[in-house]
Amino acid sequence: MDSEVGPLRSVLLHRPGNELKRLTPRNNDQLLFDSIPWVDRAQQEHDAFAGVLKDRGVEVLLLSDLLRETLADQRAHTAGVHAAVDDRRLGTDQADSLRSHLSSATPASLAEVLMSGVTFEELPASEGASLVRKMNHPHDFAVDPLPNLLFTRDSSVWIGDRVAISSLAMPARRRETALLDIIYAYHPRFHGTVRAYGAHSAPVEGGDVLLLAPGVLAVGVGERTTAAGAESLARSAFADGIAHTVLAVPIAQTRATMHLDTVCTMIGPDAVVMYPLARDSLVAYTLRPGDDGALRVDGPAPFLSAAAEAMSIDRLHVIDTGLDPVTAEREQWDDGNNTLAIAPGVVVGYDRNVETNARLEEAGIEVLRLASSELGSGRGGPRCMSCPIARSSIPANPPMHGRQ
Ligand SMILES: NC(=O)NCCC[C@H](N)C(=O)O
Repeated sequence: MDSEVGPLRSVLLHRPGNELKRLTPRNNDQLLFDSIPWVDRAQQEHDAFAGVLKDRGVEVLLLSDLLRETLADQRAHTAGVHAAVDDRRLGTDQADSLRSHLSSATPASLAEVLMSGVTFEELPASEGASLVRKMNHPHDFAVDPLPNLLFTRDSSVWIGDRVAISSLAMPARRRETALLDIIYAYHPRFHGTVRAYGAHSAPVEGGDVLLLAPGVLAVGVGERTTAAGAESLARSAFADGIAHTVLAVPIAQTRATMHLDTVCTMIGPDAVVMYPLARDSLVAYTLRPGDDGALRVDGPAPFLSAAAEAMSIDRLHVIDTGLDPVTAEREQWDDGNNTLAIAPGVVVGYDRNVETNARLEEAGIEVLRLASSELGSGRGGPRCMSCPIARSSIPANPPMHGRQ
């Protein structure tokens, strides 16, 4: 896969499940949600998202299905048990007894534990002896839930024909890596898939990675992906021959702009929608392979011109959402710029971003609107909630959208 906008053929989503029912006003900040979602409604909204994609001929893979299927393989099951149990948190006695309990779990129940976590009171009563068990509150988690699995964009990213498993920055999300690792390693669907960025070293999150053009990546550097992460992703992508240029794009280290795709997403092969307040301030460092395995770093230069140069196009067009600063800030917060392109000039967006969507349509973009009362409470939009696995090549003469 080498673009953000080629006709989408296959995508990985996660239908929100019981892990969202773990959120309380006491833990939602730490678990990276801004409010407590109404889970049934979030599921309805997500089903509608999957429905919109299927109606357009996209194959939708659900992470929970893949995980259950994968855990039927004994090697995956063993890896799953290992991923669930944290010895440092549980201590040897509790960790050993949880491991032995989970070893005999069915693939479906192990998958449930891996996604939704488990509290001490949910553990079998016979495992009551350890100090750790006695000293934790019954509602404390022995295995943490992963409510941010919903945002499949961040935990793995396909570049060319390879998949990179992310190295997630926030403690609440780190265990997602293990689940994706197990799925890509053992699910028959992914047999033979080659990994990129194999070392999982410095933090890189998929929401920061944009495939601007074949061989050209933009990588946001901010709250999540670090400069070291961008550098090592570039080094590994150059070594694998899946990129020739990486633009490292500094973004503000705030929750509102936690990933580059909260500020800017592609809506055509040479057009983006961008948070208007970032348009003139966004810059990029250009990374290319240097001599003797070193990286050549140029810049910073204005993002739009650095991107156009790297993409070998005259200009990277920006849809002018032209919003007043307050509306722009409100709609950016609600992921107005976080569109998922399913073909050049066709995007999925949240319905609540009335002004941004209207401007996109005025620019000739088709906007497929999603209800978003509950899905947005984790602060992620359609791009965040999707991990494209396959796209067709961009048609030779895509419609001219978003030109100004
Ligand atoms: N690409 C994205 O911007 N993903 C949204 C992730 C939201 C999630 N609650 C998080 O804080 O990581």
